[in-house]
Amino acid sequence: MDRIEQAVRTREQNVVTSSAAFETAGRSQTGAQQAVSPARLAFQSVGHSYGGAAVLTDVTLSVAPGEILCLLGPSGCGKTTLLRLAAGVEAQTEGVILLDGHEVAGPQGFVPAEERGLGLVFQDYALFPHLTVLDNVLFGIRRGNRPAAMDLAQRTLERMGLTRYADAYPNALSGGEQQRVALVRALMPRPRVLLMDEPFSGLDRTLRHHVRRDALALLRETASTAVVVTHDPEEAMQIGDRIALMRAGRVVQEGDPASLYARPVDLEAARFFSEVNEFETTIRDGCAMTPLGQISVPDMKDGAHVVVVARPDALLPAADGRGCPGRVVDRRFLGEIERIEVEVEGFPQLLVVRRPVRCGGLAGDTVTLALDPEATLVFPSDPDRAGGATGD
Ligand SMILES: Nc1ncnc2c1ncn2[C@@H]1O[C@H](COP(=O)(O)OP(=O)(O)OP(=O)(O)O)[C@@H](O)[C@H]1O
Repeated sequence: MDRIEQAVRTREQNVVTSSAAFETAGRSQTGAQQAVSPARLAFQSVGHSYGGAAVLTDVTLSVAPGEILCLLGPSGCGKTTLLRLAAGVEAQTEGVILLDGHEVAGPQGFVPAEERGLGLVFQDYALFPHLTVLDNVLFGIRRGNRPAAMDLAQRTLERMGLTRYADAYPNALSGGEQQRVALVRALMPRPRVLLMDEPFSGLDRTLRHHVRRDALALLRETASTAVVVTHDPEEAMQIGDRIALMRAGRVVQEGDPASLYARPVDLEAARFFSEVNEFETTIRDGCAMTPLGQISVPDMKDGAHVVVVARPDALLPAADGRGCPGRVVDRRFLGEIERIEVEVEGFPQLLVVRRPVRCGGLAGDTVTLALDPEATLVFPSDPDRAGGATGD
């Protein structure tokens, strides 16, 4: 199973296994606090500068009620800044931000953070150290029926496997447990939109997986609108209904995880989503030639310089005398898959192949590889000279 398929399956499982626990808890909240419907959040031509230096340019994005949008991109591309603008922590220098169609920041005025009805979750949990877990969770609910709020808090803690910590202080909890508490606390007042900044990045790999799965289930059960900042493409693919890929202050591509992975807008986007094999070549007779075979690109002009991009799972054992022989220089067992580095004569870079271990076909020190044309992308070498990627 390749990374995207794995990511999509995990997302589906999380939706399917979402229990009705929070809904049940939610029904008992009558009087605990006002139930607020998840909102639509929209950015229209938003720009932001610090001291005259632009960090966001012309960002237009929206998140539908109940949708989870991941802001994905490398460090410094402006993800946190966009989240801070949505939160109302600061005001953008250009454009408009709307909640359910009402301007909360823009030429018409500025609604302060505390009046936007948003929830926030950060990487560092930010729990109150002097309050118990239960009191931390109840903190955001200032008004209403205390017994009903208590009931909802206890049910939600139970839902997240935290019941035994209700009377403990945060310093007695592990990082993963603290992050679960932070999520419960943020969701208790039923925020109109939940904003999460790298919420899982402080956790180790296994813990991250579990907390992410539980967090996603809780977001689904509460039908929350959420914006999640991450620099990890795999994480974005697992949790996002949609992903906005950012670079240097701009959104360069947005869409559902499968289409972003399958049809990256440019070479840099392809590289961002996974390790890739790249072959620089020139179009001849509508084909891009590589050491592993030719790829038909009828929409590109002869003589155009291109880069053929093959993800590690697009290199396959060749059949029927096709393909190109290579020497295995490294082979790593990674659980369900293996990663193989192959040297091909006359080609300067090592090729990287990832294959499900049980598929076989590439045993031994010498292998013969071919390209899967369906999973191969072709980009102009110089993006100013021609159009975008093509799938075959
Ligand atoms: N208060 C500030 N004053 C000046 N520059 C800032 C300020 N906050 C952020 N920046 C700059 O704005 C740019 C975007 O920062 P931002 O934190 O939004 O990026 P990011 O994509 O969230 O990065 P990371 O993943 O590393 O957190 C960076 O170049 C950063 O140095």
